[in-house]
Amino acid sequence: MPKKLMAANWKMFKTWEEARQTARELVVAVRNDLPDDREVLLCPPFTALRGVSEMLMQQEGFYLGGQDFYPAEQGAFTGEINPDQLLDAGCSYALVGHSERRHVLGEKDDFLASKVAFGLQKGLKVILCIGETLQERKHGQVQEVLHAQLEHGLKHISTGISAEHLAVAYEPVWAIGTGETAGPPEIQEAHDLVREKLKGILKQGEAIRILYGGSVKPENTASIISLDNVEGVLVGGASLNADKFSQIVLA
Ligand SMILES: O=C[C@H](O)COP(=O)(O)O
Repeated sequence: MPKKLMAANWKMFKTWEEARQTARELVVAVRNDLPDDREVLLCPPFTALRGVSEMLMQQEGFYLGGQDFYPAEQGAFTGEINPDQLLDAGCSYALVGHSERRHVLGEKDDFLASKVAFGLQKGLKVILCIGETLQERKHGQVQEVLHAQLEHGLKHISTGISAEHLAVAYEPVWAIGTGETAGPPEIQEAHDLVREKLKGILKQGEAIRILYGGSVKPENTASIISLDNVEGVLVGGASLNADKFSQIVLA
């Protein structure tokens, strides 16, 4: 059984010192009680990666991730960061295709597919984020959207990729930062769809971790994490507070 991945995405929140403080509090709150079958991932803003990395050093079960990267070795890409720079800052993971990258920054499937392939090639573990909008859900397009995002996002990678290098985060766009959580039946249905598609695309599709994200809170984590085909959570708002996120990690 893969370990459950309890991931925090701090988005564009926290200064260097605030991020270090939250990471420090979290480690203290969780380290003695972290079950063997769980891992913690923190994705702070780029400016805080190195500082948070120092807080996580030698803490078993804690990992650092980038929220994004540009799929090139180096070059004239003002404002961007590459996988080697993330690795250099202590990251082992990176998010790709978060809904805010897709819907606010306008990133398209082809570009995201390049990121997935390039990040993996450079040695990062990649978490590909997918999810339907409210309008797509209302039009009965959940399966179509999720399958298309997986097909496009994974089209450049080897079908024989080993399961620990890739994870998928299902994040219904309508549940992100809204307080609206998808209910267990909706989460179950979507995760089952994702699992079936992954099994069709990848040899180890059965073993790829699928995380749920969208208004995860201490009160709803246990019911979400216990569902079939849910191997972790990706938490935004509630992960900014060490006390709340430690309750989520240990739920
Ligand atoms: O990456 C995290 C997701 O966007 C969920 O954010 P949220 O927990 O604030 O809804």
